[in-house]
Amino acid sequence: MIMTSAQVNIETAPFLEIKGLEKAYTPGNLILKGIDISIVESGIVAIIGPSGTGKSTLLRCINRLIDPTAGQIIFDNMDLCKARGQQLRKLRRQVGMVFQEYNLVERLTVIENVLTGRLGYMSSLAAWRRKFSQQDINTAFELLDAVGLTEHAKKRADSLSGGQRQRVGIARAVMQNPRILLADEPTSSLDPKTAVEIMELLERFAQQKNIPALVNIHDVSLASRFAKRIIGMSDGKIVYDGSPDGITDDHLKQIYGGESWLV
Ligand SMILES: Nc1ncnc2c1ncn2[C@@H]1O[C@H](COP(=O)(O)OP(=O)(O)OP(=O)(O)O)[C@@H](O)[C@H]1O
Repeated sequence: MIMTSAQVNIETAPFLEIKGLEKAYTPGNLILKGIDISIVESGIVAIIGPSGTGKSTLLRCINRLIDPTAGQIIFDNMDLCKARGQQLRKLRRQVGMVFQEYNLVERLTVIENVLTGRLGYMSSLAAWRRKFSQQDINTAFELLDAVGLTEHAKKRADSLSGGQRQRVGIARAVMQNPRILLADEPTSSLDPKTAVEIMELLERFAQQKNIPALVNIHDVSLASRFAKRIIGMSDGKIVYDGSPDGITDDHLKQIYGGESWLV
């Protein structure tokens, strides 16, 4: 049962509409058990829930790193679940992904990592030769400046700290000029101060670009601080969908189970 519903302005076409989404990695063992989400707002939407409840699976279905078992994911007027080949490539380049462990190419420089965000827009040959346009190079430097890493542009990615790497990961995702950002536990490997800075950065880009950012996050207080909307998942289903202010201890008990951890 969904305990609260986010207000949806039906006159605004959703950025993303997920209907009846199911995912089973092995036949008969549903991990996602019928997910319905309509994202009409820009800014951060936080997805919370216990380990193993399917949060990463949900994001991986949206960017089609994995194939959903059933349901629809309507994005840019197309069903991502049905997209194949060139069509899928076009849709995926509009979905910027930020990973917990950054997923940078460690041996490449910081600026080269940011530029890889453009690969989906280039011909295979140009991508293979890493032949980026001057405009892309300018944009990459602007983004590096925006994330505060200009002086690190020519350093190898593996020489950066975790927080700096995540900034590169975000700049790379924004380099795609995405219509939505997905972030899978982007702060879990970071200290609390750096985690806040990363959330600030995601929020800033989401607002500037007027796009939503779906963020899987374990830290409920961080989620409440930055998200306009919180989606609480439990056992592969949505059990809360509403404003951070509306979350009560009862909701948290329903999402995470038990109560001994609540202080
Ligand atoms: N590739 C896979 N093959 C089989 N089962 C998988 C695969 N990936 C995830 N699972 C299972 O799906 C369930 C949901 O995993 P998922 O990573 O989506 O959860 P999560 O809510 O993101 O957890 P966490 O917060 O710990 O990252 C888990 O039981 C997990 O073992």
